[in-house]
Amino acid sequence: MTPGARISAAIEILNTMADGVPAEQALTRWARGSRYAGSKDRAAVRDHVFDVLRQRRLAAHLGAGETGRALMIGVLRAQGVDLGPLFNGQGHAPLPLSEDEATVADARSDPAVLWNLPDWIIPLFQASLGARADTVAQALQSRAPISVRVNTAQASVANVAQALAEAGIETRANDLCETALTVTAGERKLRNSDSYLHGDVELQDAASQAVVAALPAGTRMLDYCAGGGGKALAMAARRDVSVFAHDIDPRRMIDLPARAERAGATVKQLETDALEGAAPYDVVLCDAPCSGSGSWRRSPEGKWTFTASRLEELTHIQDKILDHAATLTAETGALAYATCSVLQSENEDRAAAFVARNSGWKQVFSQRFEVDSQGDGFFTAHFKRV
Ligand SMILES: C[S@@+](CC[C@H](N)C(=O)[O-])C[C@H]1O[C@@H](n2cnc3c(N)ncnc32)[C@H](O)[C@@H]1O
Repeated sequence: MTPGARISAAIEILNTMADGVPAEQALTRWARGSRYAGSKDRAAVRDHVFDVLRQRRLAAHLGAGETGRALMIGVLRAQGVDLGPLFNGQGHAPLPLSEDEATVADARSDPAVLWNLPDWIIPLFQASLGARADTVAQALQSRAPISVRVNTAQASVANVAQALAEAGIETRANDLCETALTVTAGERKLRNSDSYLHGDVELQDAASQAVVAALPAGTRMLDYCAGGGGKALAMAARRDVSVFAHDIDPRRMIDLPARAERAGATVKQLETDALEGAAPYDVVLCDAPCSGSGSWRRSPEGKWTFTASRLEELTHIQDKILDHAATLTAETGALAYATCSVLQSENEDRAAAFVARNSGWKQVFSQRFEVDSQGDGFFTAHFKRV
């Protein structure tokens, strides 16, 4: 596909999304009907669509509209791209710009446009992040770094970095966590590399790795909200540990056995009604469901679909998860809470509410991770019995 044809495809997908179709579904639908598109084309089209989602308000402002075409014009303008050669009507390229479209909108002054966030969440960003709100809102508009976790149960970080380099995948050390390498080139080769296929590396955000690295030692560790099991696998790379994984929706853990086998790790999956029978656990991690606002670079659609009522609902779920997980934690054990949210109401407020409700517990640790070139926004807190 030509660069222009890729833009036409992105326009088509954005128009499908305007009818209420989620981004992933719209992308899949387009790919199924476009067998001529190779993997590089699909990746490029996806990048265009996700770039728009990260900067939707700015794109609508600079493109003077909300149609797929207006949004693509706007986002390319924001990127400083010369539109003439792309919008030339040749082959499958979009038609040339009309006179109106060729007129560039005024400077971007509205904070909502600059921050590319919905209006309702802006006061929450300001209250949660103070002077850092601007930096975080800006950081959420660019692509996320790609990081891998080195499975130190099988290989050293230096050896893996070298093996990846030999496979054409360049990496750099990541300050957030010793096991993390940030991929700087050749990321598309990762999933077919020997290092990946032999379980020496897993794709995992560096802050996500740091949350697990910060957990205290314990022989029996429970990942209470395991999802795909990335954190359970990171726990299982520790020496002399038994790792248990649970999720209210066990289908989320469907890939975990294959991932564990690749990593040479053992993770025992537990249904909810088996949690108590296997308790107590020395460490219980609650990587709770949340807004995902710290990872909106990766899932930018969330910015626009998240609502105040969902936030309220999530805070209740987060409280319930912590209260139940506390009952499963050993007398001298540690309870850990984590979110990939930047919002105070899902982070510090939940930790404070937990100790306020449970006088037998105290908070012993907390850490926030910024959304930056190292990793996603995360929060974690640890609790022990008084
Ligand atoms: C943030 S995700 C977990 C991500 C995962 N730990 C990882 O590192 O990839 C939150 C998970 O919590 C699960 N969940 C939601 N409500 C829950 C509950 N009440 N008890 C346990 N898990 C729950 C969701 O199904 C979801 O998979």
